[in-house]
Amino acid sequence: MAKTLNTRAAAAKLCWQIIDKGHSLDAALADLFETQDFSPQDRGFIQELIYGVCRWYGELDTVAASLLKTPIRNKDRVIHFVLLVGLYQLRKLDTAEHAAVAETVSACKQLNKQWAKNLINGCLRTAQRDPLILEQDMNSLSHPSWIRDAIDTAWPQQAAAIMAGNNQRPPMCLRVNSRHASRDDYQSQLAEAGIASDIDPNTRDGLILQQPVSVTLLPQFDQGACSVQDSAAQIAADLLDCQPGMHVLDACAAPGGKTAHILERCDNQLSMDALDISESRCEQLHGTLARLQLNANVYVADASETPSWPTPATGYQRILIDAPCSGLGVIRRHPDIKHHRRPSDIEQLQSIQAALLQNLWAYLAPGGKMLYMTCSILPAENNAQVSQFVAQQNDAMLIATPHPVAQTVEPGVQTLPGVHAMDGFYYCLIQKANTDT
Ligand SMILES: C[S@@+](CC[C@H](N)C(=O)[O-])C[C@H]1O[C@@H](n2cnc3c(N)ncnc32)[C@H](O)[C@@H]1O
Repeated sequence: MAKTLNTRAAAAKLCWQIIDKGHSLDAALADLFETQDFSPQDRGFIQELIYGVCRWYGELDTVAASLLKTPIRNKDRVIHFVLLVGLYQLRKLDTAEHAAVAETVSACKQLNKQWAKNLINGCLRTAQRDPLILEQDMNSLSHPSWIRDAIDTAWPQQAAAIMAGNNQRPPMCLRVNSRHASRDDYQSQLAEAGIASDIDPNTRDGLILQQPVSVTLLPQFDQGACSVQDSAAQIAADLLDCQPGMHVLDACAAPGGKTAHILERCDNQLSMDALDISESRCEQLHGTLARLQLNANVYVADASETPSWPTPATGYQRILIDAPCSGLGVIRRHPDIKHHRRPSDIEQLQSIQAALLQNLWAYLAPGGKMLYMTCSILPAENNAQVSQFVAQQNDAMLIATPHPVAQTVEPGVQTLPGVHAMDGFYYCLIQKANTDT
Protein backbone atom coordinates (compact mmCIF):
# COMPACT_ATOMS: atom_id res chain seq x y z
CA MET A 1 0.00 0.00 0.00
CA ALA A 2 1.26 3.44 -0.87
CA LYS A 3 1.69 6.24 1.59
CA THR A 4 1.57 9.47 -0.34
CA LEU A 5 0.42 12.09 2.15
CA ASN A 6 1.64 13.20 5.56
CA THR A 7 -0.89 13.12 8.40
CA ARG A 8 -1.81 16.83 8.14
CA ALA A 9 -2.30 16.69 4.37
CA ALA A 10 -4.42 13.55 4.66
CA ALA A 11 -6.55 15.11 7.42
CA ALA A 12 -7.04 18.39 5.50
CA LYS A 13 -8.07 16.54 2.34
CA LEU A 14 -10.62 14.44 4.21
CA CYS A 15 -12.01 17.44 6.12
CA TRP A 16 -12.53 19.18 2.77
CA GLN A 17 -14.31 16.09 1.41
CA ILE A 18 -16.46 15.69 4.52
CA ILE A 19 -17.37 19.31 5.26
CA ASP A 20 -17.53 20.83 1.76
CA LYS A 21 -18.44 17.82 -0.35
CA GLY A 22 -20.72 15.91 2.01
CA HIS A 23 -18.72 12.65 2.28
CA SER A 24 -19.40 10.54 5.37
CA LEU A 25 -16.62 10.73 7.98
CA ASP A 26 -16.66 6.98 8.67
CA ALA A 27 -16.58 6.04 4.98
CA ALA A 28 -13.88 8.60 4.09
CA LEU A 29 -11.65 7.44 6.92
CA ALA A 30 -12.16 3.74 6.10
CA ASP A 31 -11.31 4.45 2.47
CA LEU A 32 -8.14 6.37 3.41
CA PHE A 33 -6.88 3.59 5.67
CA GLU A 34 -7.67 0.94 3.06
CA THR A 35 -5.75 2.72 0.34
CA GLN A 36 -2.84 4.29 2.23
CA ASP A 37 -0.38 2.80 4.62
CA PHE A 38 -0.26 4.69 7.93
CA SER A 39 1.16 3.42 11.23
CA PRO A 40 -1.41 2.88 14.03
CA GLN A 41 -0.07 6.05 15.69
CA ASP A 42 -0.52 8.12 12.51
CA ARG A 43 -4.02 6.70 12.05
CA GLY A 44 -4.94 7.83 15.55
CA PHE A 45 -3.54 11.30 14.89
CA ILE A 46 -5.33 11.69 11.54
CA GLN A 47 -8.57 10.64 13.20
CA GLU A 48 -8.02 13.14 16.03
CA LEU A 49 -7.44 15.97 13.52
CA ILE A 50 -10.51 15.16 11.45
CA TYR A 51 -12.88 14.71 14.40
CA GLY A 52 -11.43 17.86 15.95
CA VAL A 53 -11.94 20.04 12.86
CA CYS A 54 -15.50 18.68 12.40
CA ARG A 55 -16.27 19.39 16.08
CA TRP A 56 -14.73 22.86 16.31
CA TYR A 57 -15.34 24.04 12.74
CA GLY A 58 -17.30 27.18 13.77
CA GLU A 59 -14.53 28.42 16.06
CA LEU A 60 -11.67 27.50 13.70
CA ASP A 61 -13.41 29.02 10.70
CA THR A 62 -13.97 32.29 12.57
CA VAL A 63 -10.28 32.42 13.51
CA ALA A 64 -9.25 31.57 9.92
CA ALA A 65 -11.41 34.41 8.58
CA SER A 66 -9.64 36.86 10.89
CA LEU A 67 -6.22 35.71 9.61
CA LEU A 68 -6.96 35.72 5.88
CA LYS A 69 -7.11 39.05 4.03
CA THR A 70 -9.36 37.46 1.41
CA PRO A 71 -11.09 34.07 1.55
CA ILE A 72 -9.28 31.23 -0.21
CA ARG A 73 -10.70 30.63 -3.71
CA ASN A 74 -13.10 27.73 -4.18
CA LYS A 75 -10.70 25.80 -6.39
CA ASP A 76 -8.12 25.87 -3.60
CA ARG A 77 -10.52 25.16 -0.72
CA VAL A 78 -8.40 22.25 0.48
CA ILE A 79 -5.91 24.90 1.64
CA HIS A 80 -8.60 26.42 3.86
CA PHE A 81 -8.75 23.04 5.59
CA VAL A 82 -4.95 22.89 5.87
CA LEU A 83 -5.24 26.13 7.83
CA LEU A 84 -8.03 24.71 10.04
CA VAL A 85 -5.95 21.58 10.74
CA GLY A 86 -3.06 23.83 11.81
CA LEU A 87 -5.30 26.01 13.98
CA TYR A 88 -6.87 22.96 15.61
CA GLN A 89 -3.44 21.78 16.73
CA LEU A 90 -2.46 25.22 18.04
CA ARG A 91 -5.75 25.94 19.85
CA LYS A 92 -6.92 22.54 21.06
CA LEU A 93 -4.05 20.03 21.16
CA ASP A 94 -0.76 19.94 22.97
CA THR A 95 1.18 19.13 19.77
CA ALA A 96 4.60 20.82 19.89
CA GLU A 97 3.94 24.15 18.18
CA HIS A 98 6.98 24.06 15.85
CA ALA A 99 5.89 20.62 14.55
CA ALA A 100 2.29 21.76 14.21
CA VAL A 101 3.39 24.69 12.03
CA ALA A 102 6.20 23.03 10.03
CA GLU A 103 4.30 19.82 9.22
CA THR A 104 1.10 21.67 8.39
CA VAL A 105 2.97 24.02 6.05
CA SER A 106 4.59 21.04 4.31
CA ALA A 107 1.10 19.62 3.67
CA CYS A 108 0.66 22.38 1.04
CA LYS A 109 3.38 20.87 -1.15
CA GLN A 110 1.97 17.40 -0.68
CA LEU A 111 -1.39 18.63 -1.92
CA ASN A 112 0.28 20.23 -4.97
CA LYS A 113 -0.39 23.74 -3.67
CA GLN A 114 3.20 24.84 -3.16
CA TRP A 115 2.13 28.49 -3.62
CA ALA A 116 0.17 28.32 -0.32
CA LYS A 117 3.19 27.57 1.89
CA ASN A 118 3.96 31.19 2.74
CA LEU A 119 0.30 32.00 3.32
CA ILE A 120 -0.22 29.10 5.76
CA ASN A 121 3.10 29.72 7.44
CA GLY A 122 2.23 33.40 7.96
CA CYS A 123 -1.27 32.66 9.29
CA LEU A 124 -0.13 29.96 11.70
CA ARG A 125 2.74 32.05 13.02
CA THR A 126 0.35 34.94 13.68
CA ALA A 127 -2.08 32.56 15.41
CA GLN A 128 0.80 31.22 17.50
CA ARG A 129 2.03 34.69 18.50
CA ASP A 130 -1.31 36.30 19.00
CA PRO A 131 -4.14 33.78 19.54
CA LEU A 132 -7.54 35.30 18.80
CA ILE A 133 -9.73 35.47 21.89
CA LEU A 134 -13.38 35.17 20.97
CA GLU A 135 -16.17 36.51 23.13
CA GLN A 136 -18.76 33.89 22.18
CA ASP A 137 -19.25 30.49 23.76
CA MET A 138 -17.05 28.19 21.66
CA ASN A 139 -19.38 25.20 21.92
CA SER A 140 -22.33 27.18 20.71
CA LEU A 141 -20.26 28.86 17.93
CA SER A 142 -19.26 25.38 16.77
CA HIS A 143 -22.86 24.36 15.96
CA PRO A 144 -24.70 25.44 12.80
CA SER A 145 -27.27 28.09 13.75
CA TRP A 146 -30.33 25.92 12.96
CA ILE A 147 -29.09 23.12 15.26
CA ARG A 148 -28.23 25.65 17.96
CA ASP A 149 -31.73 27.13 17.70
CA ALA A 150 -33.40 23.70 17.74
CA ILE A 151 -31.48 22.72 20.89
CA ASP A 152 -32.19 26.08 22.57
CA THR A 153 -35.90 25.73 21.81
CA ALA A 154 -36.29 22.10 22.88
CA TRP A 155 -33.97 22.19 25.92
CA PRO A 156 -33.55 25.78 27.12
CA GLN A 157 -32.21 24.75 30.55
CA GLN A 158 -29.79 22.11 29.24
CA ALA A 159 -28.75 23.67 25.92
CA ALA A 160 -25.27 24.77 27.06
CA ALA A 161 -24.52 21.34 28.57
CA ILE A 162 -25.79 19.54 25.45
CA MET A 163 -23.63 21.62 23.09
CA ALA A 164 -20.61 21.11 25.35
CA GLY A 165 -21.37 17.36 25.41
CA ASN A 166 -21.62 17.28 21.61
CA ASN A 167 -18.07 18.61 21.34
CA GLN A 168 -16.52 16.16 23.79
CA ARG A 169 -14.72 12.95 22.90
CA PRO A 170 -17.09 10.14 23.90
CA PRO A 171 -15.86 7.12 25.86
CA MET A 172 -15.52 3.73 24.17
CA CYS A 173 -18.26 1.52 25.64
CA LEU A 174 -18.37 -2.25 25.34
CA ARG A 175 -21.29 -4.65 25.64
CA VAL A 176 -20.08 -7.94 27.06
CA ASN A 177 -21.69 -10.97 25.42
CA SER A 178 -23.27 -12.76 28.36
CA ARG A 179 -23.19 -16.05 26.39
CA HIS A 180 -19.37 -15.90 26.47
CA ALA A 181 -18.46 -14.55 29.89
CA SER A 182 -19.83 -12.51 32.76
CA ARG A 183 -19.06 -8.79 32.74
CA ASP A 184 -16.69 -9.22 35.71
CA ASP A 185 -14.81 -12.05 34.00
CA TYR A 186 -14.43 -10.09 30.79
CA GLN A 187 -13.23 -7.06 32.73
CA SER A 188 -10.48 -9.30 34.18
CA GLN A 189 -9.58 -10.52 30.68
CA LEU A 190 -9.28 -6.90 29.56
CA ALA A 191 -7.10 -6.07 32.53
CA GLU A 192 -4.82 -9.02 31.69
CA ALA A 193 -4.50 -7.58 28.19
CA GLY A 194 -3.51 -4.23 29.74
CA ILE A 195 -6.86 -2.54 28.99
CA ALA A 196 -8.33 -0.69 31.96
CA SER A 197 -12.11 -0.43 32.18
CA ASP A 198 -14.90 0.52 34.57
CA ILE A 199 -18.23 -1.17 35.15
CA ASP A 200 -20.98 0.89 33.50
CA PRO A 201 -23.36 1.58 36.40
CA ASN A 202 -26.28 2.21 34.04
CA THR A 203 -26.31 -1.03 32.07
CA ARG A 204 -26.27 -4.74 32.84
CA ASP A 205 -23.63 -5.72 30.28
CA GLY A 206 -21.56 -2.57 29.78
CA LEU A 207 -17.91 -1.74 30.42
CA ILE A 208 -16.43 1.69 29.77
CA LEU A 209 -12.81 1.71 28.65
CA GLN A 210 -10.56 4.26 30.30
CA GLN A 211 -8.85 4.83 26.92
CA PRO A 212 -10.25 3.85 23.50
CA VAL A 213 -8.37 1.01 21.79
CA SER A 214 -8.59 -0.71 18.43
CA VAL A 215 -11.09 -3.61 18.53
CA THR A 216 -8.29 -5.86 17.31
CA LEU A 217 -6.77 -5.57 20.81
CA LEU A 218 -9.95 -6.68 22.63
CA PRO A 219 -9.70 -10.30 23.87
CA GLN A 220 -11.76 -12.76 21.79
CA PHE A 221 -13.42 -9.95 19.83
CA ASP A 222 -13.50 -11.97 16.60
CA GLN A 223 -15.07 -14.87 18.51
CA GLY A 224 -17.90 -12.60 19.69
CA ALA A 225 -16.87 -11.92 23.30
CA CYS A 226 -18.02 -8.31 23.15
CA SER A 227 -19.31 -5.53 20.92
CA VAL A 228 -18.76 -1.78 20.83
CA GLN A 229 -22.04 -0.08 21.77
CA ASP A 230 -22.92 3.08 23.70
CA SER A 231 -24.74 2.68 27.03
CA ALA A 232 -27.84 4.41 25.65
CA ALA A 233 -28.20 1.78 22.92
CA GLN A 234 -27.69 -1.07 25.40
CA ILE A 235 -30.77 -0.04 27.36
CA ALA A 236 -33.08 -1.01 24.47
CA ALA A 237 -32.77 -4.73 25.29
CA ASP A 238 -33.76 -4.10 28.93
CA LEU A 239 -36.80 -2.10 27.92
CA LEU A 240 -38.02 -4.58 25.33
CA ASP A 241 -37.77 -7.40 27.90
CA CYS A 242 -37.95 -10.32 25.45
CA GLN A 243 -38.37 -13.87 26.76
CA PRO A 244 -37.04 -17.03 25.07
CA GLY A 245 -39.45 -18.38 22.48
CA MET A 246 -41.04 -15.04 21.59
CA HIS A 247 -41.67 -13.79 18.06
CA VAL A 248 -39.73 -10.53 17.81
CA LEU A 249 -39.44 -8.02 14.98
CA ASP A 250 -36.52 -5.59 14.78
CA ALA A 251 -37.83 -3.36 12.00
CA CYS A 252 -34.81 -1.10 11.37
CA ALA A 253 -32.12 -3.51 12.38
CA ALA A 254 -28.85 -2.89 10.54
CA PRO A 255 -26.00 -3.04 11.41
CA GLY A 256 -27.51 -5.22 14.12
CA GLY A 257 -26.27 -3.88 17.46
CA LYS A 258 -29.64 -4.14 19.15
CA THR A 259 -30.79 -7.30 17.32
CA ALA A 260 -27.67 -9.05 18.60
CA HIS A 261 -28.03 -7.78 22.16
CA ILE A 262 -31.65 -8.94 22.35
CA LEU A 263 -30.63 -12.38 21.05
CA GLU A 264 -27.67 -12.62 23.46
CA ARG A 265 -29.99 -11.90 26.38
CA CYS A 266 -32.29 -14.79 25.36
CA ASP A 267 -29.42 -17.18 24.62
CA ASN A 268 -30.32 -17.04 20.91
CA GLN A 269 -33.73 -18.64 21.67
CA LEU A 270 -35.98 -16.22 19.80
CA SER A 271 -37.83 -16.24 16.55
CA MET A 272 -36.22 -12.96 15.42
CA ASP A 273 -37.07 -11.21 12.16
CA ALA A 274 -34.57 -8.44 11.42
CA LEU A 275 -35.37 -6.04 8.58
CA ASP A 276 -33.59 -3.18 6.97
CA ILE A 277 -34.34 -1.22 3.83
CA SER A 278 -30.66 -1.09 2.87
CA GLU A 279 -29.14 -4.11 1.20
CA SER A 280 -25.57 -3.11 2.02
CA ARG A 281 -26.46 -2.51 5.65
CA CYS A 282 -28.13 -5.96 5.76
CA GLU A 283 -24.74 -7.37 4.72
CA GLN A 284 -23.27 -5.71 7.82
CA LEU A 285 -26.12 -7.20 9.87
CA HIS A 286 -25.23 -10.68 8.59
CA GLY A 287 -21.62 -9.98 9.60
CA THR A 288 -22.67 -8.94 13.13
CA LEU A 289 -24.76 -12.09 13.60
CA ALA A 290 -22.01 -14.34 12.22
CA ARG A 291 -19.32 -12.89 14.52
CA LEU A 292 -21.58 -13.29 17.56
CA GLN A 293 -22.90 -16.72 16.41
CA LEU A 294 -26.54 -15.66 16.57
CA ASN A 295 -29.53 -16.46 14.38
CA ALA A 296 -32.13 -14.17 12.89
CA ASN A 297 -34.17 -14.12 9.71
CA VAL A 298 -32.72 -11.14 7.88
CA TYR A 299 -34.85 -9.46 5.19
CA VAL A 300 -34.10 -6.49 2.99
CA ALA A 301 -37.50 -4.79 3.25
CA ASP A 302 -39.30 -1.50 3.66
CA ALA A 303 -40.91 -1.78 7.08
CA SER A 304 -43.29 1.08 6.32
CA GLU A 305 -45.07 -0.96 3.64
CA THR A 306 -47.22 -4.09 3.56
CA PRO A 307 -44.88 -6.92 4.61
CA SER A 308 -42.87 -8.52 1.84
CA TRP A 309 -41.47 -10.86 4.52
CA PRO A 310 -43.44 -13.69 6.26
CA THR A 311 -45.09 -12.49 9.49
CA PRO A 312 -46.29 -14.77 12.33
CA ALA A 313 -50.05 -15.53 12.12
CA THR A 314 -50.60 -14.42 15.73
CA GLY A 315 -48.45 -11.30 15.42
CA TYR A 316 -45.16 -10.34 17.06
CA GLN A 317 -44.98 -10.22 20.86
CA ARG A 318 -42.33 -7.54 20.65
CA ILE A 319 -41.51 -4.97 17.96
CA LEU A 320 -38.51 -2.66 18.06
CA ILE A 321 -38.57 0.45 15.87
CA ASP A 322 -35.09 1.99 16.11
CA ALA A 323 -36.21 4.61 13.66
CA PRO A 324 -34.11 6.44 11.07
CA CYS A 325 -33.66 9.93 12.54
CA SER A 326 -31.58 13.12 12.43
CA GLY A 327 -28.96 11.61 14.77
CA LEU A 328 -28.82 14.89 16.71
CA GLY A 329 -28.28 12.87 19.92
CA VAL A 330 -25.05 11.26 18.70
CA ILE A 331 -23.12 14.29 17.41
CA ARG A 332 -20.31 13.56 19.88
CA ARG A 333 -19.69 10.24 18.08
CA HIS A 334 -20.45 11.50 14.56
CA PRO A 335 -19.49 15.20 14.40
CA ASP A 336 -20.03 15.21 10.61
CA ILE A 337 -23.79 15.18 11.38
CA LYS A 338 -23.44 18.91 12.15
CA HIS A 339 -22.22 19.48 8.60
CA HIS A 340 -24.52 17.12 6.73
CA ARG A 341 -27.97 17.48 8.26
CA ARG A 342 -30.30 20.12 6.85
CA PRO A 343 -33.48 21.50 8.48
CA SER A 344 -35.52 20.02 5.60
CA ASP A 345 -34.35 16.50 6.57
CA ILE A 346 -36.40 16.61 9.74
CA GLU A 347 -39.78 16.76 8.01
CA GLN A 348 -38.82 13.94 5.68
CA LEU A 349 -37.67 11.77 8.58
CA GLN A 350 -40.83 12.53 10.53
CA SER A 351 -42.99 11.14 7.74
CA ILE A 352 -40.91 7.93 7.54
CA GLN A 353 -41.14 7.53 11.34
CA ALA A 354 -44.92 8.04 11.30
CA ALA A 355 -45.31 5.53 8.45
CA LEU A 356 -43.25 2.92 10.35
CA LEU A 357 -45.35 3.27 13.50
CA GLN A 358 -48.60 3.20 11.55
CA ASN A 359 -47.73 0.20 9.39
CA LEU A 360 -46.10 -2.03 12.01
CA TRP A 361 -48.79 -1.58 14.64
CA ALA A 362 -51.03 -4.02 12.74
CA TYR A 363 -48.44 -6.81 13.19
CA LEU A 364 -48.10 -6.46 16.97
CA ALA A 365 -49.94 -9.23 18.86
CA PRO A 366 -52.63 -8.22 21.38
CA GLY A 367 -50.86 -7.64 24.70
CA GLY A 368 -47.56 -7.22 22.80
CA LYS A 369 -45.14 -4.32 23.32
CA MET A 370 -43.58 -1.95 20.82
CA LEU A 371 -40.48 0.07 21.65
CA TYR A 372 -40.11 3.21 19.54
CA MET A 373 -36.71 4.84 19.88
CA THR A 374 -34.39 7.28 18.12
CA CYS A 375 -30.93 8.77 18.64
CA SER A 376 -32.41 12.24 18.31
CA ILE A 377 -33.09 14.92 20.91
CA LEU A 378 -35.76 16.72 18.87
CA PRO A 379 -39.32 16.35 20.23
CA ALA A 380 -40.66 16.38 16.66
CA GLU A 381 -39.03 12.99 16.03
CA ASN A 382 -39.74 11.69 19.51
CA ASN A 383 -42.52 12.41 21.97
CA ALA A 384 -44.50 14.57 19.55
CA GLN A 385 -44.32 11.72 17.02
CA VAL A 386 -45.54 9.10 19.52
CA SER A 387 -48.28 11.37 20.94
CA GLN A 388 -49.68 11.86 17.50
CA PHE A 389 -49.56 8.14 16.74
CA VAL A 390 -51.18 7.01 19.99
CA ALA A 391 -53.97 9.56 19.60
CA GLN A 392 -54.93 7.88 16.31
CA GLN A 393 -55.17 4.31 17.74
CA ASN A 394 -57.92 2.95 19.93
CA ASP A 395 -55.87 -0.04 21.12
CA ALA A 396 -52.52 1.65 21.96
CA MET A 397 -51.60 2.17 25.62
CA LEU A 398 -48.60 4.11 26.80
CA ILE A 399 -46.85 2.13 29.51
CA ALA A 400 -43.95 3.01 31.81
CA THR A 401 -40.53 3.15 30.13
CA PRO A 402 -38.21 2.41 33.09
CA HIS A 403 -34.76 3.86 32.47
CA PRO A 404 -31.89 4.24 34.95
CA VAL A 405 -31.09 7.89 34.20
CA ALA A 406 -33.28 9.37 31.45
CA GLN A 407 -35.60 12.24 32.07
CA THR A 408 -39.31 11.87 31.60
CA VAL A 409 -40.91 13.59 28.65
CA GLU A 410 -44.54 13.21 27.65
CA PRO A 411 -44.76 10.45 26.58
CA GLY A 412 -41.53 8.45 27.00
CA VAL A 413 -38.06 9.19 28.32
CA GLN A 414 -35.05 11.05 26.92
CA THR A 415 -31.30 11.05 27.54
CA LEU A 416 -29.23 14.10 26.62
CA PRO A 417 -25.51 14.25 25.73
CA GLY A 418 -23.57 16.28 28.28
CA VAL A 419 -26.37 15.81 30.82
CA HIS A 420 -26.64 12.03 31.18
CA ALA A 421 -23.56 9.81 30.93
CA MET A 422 -24.54 8.45 27.52
CA ASP A 423 -25.62 9.40 24.00
CA GLY A 424 -28.90 11.29 23.48
CA PHE A 425 -31.67 8.74 22.89
CA TYR A 426 -35.45 8.78 23.08
CA TYR A 427 -37.44 5.68 24.12
CA CYS A 428 -41.16 4.98 24.48
CA LEU A 429 -42.96 1.70 25.19
CA ILE A 430 -46.45 1.26 23.75
CA GLN A 431 -48.60 -1.79 24.51
CA LYS A 432 -51.43 -3.17 22.40
CA ALA A 433 -54.66 -3.70 24.30
CA ASN A 434 -55.29 -7.36 24.96
CA THR A 435 -58.57 -8.26 23.29
CA ASP A 436 -59.06 -11.25 25.67
CA THR A 437 -59.30 -9.01 28.73
C1 LIG B 1 -30.82 3.92 13.68
S1 LIG B 1 -30.44 2.87 12.37
C2 LIG B 1 -30.64 1.28 13.11
C3 LIG B 1 -29.51 0.84 14.00
C4 LIG B 1 -29.71 -0.60 14.49
N1 LIG B 1 -30.97 -0.79 15.14
C5 LIG B 1 -28.60 -1.05 15.42
O1 LIG B 1 -28.81 -1.05 16.64
O2 LIG B 1 -27.54 -1.43 14.93
C6 LIG B 1 -31.86 2.99 11.37
C7 LIG B 1 -31.92 1.99 10.24
O3 LIG B 1 -33.20 2.09 9.62
C8 LIG B 1 -33.06 1.71 8.28
N2 LIG B 1 -34.31 2.15 7.58
C9 LIG B 1 -34.63 3.38 7.16
N3 LIG B 1 -35.87 3.38 6.61
C10 LIG B 1 -36.34 2.11 6.72
C11 LIG B 1 -37.54 1.46 6.32
N4 LIG B 1 -38.53 2.16 5.72
N5 LIG B 1 -37.68 0.14 6.55
C12 LIG B 1 -36.68 -0.56 7.16
N6 LIG B 1 -35.51 0.00 7.54
C13 LIG B 1 -35.34 1.32 7.33
C14 LIG B 1 -31.77 2.37 7.85
O4 LIG B 1 -31.23 1.75 6.72
C15 LIG B 1 -30.91 2.19 9.11
O5 LIG B 1 -30.10 1.04 8.99
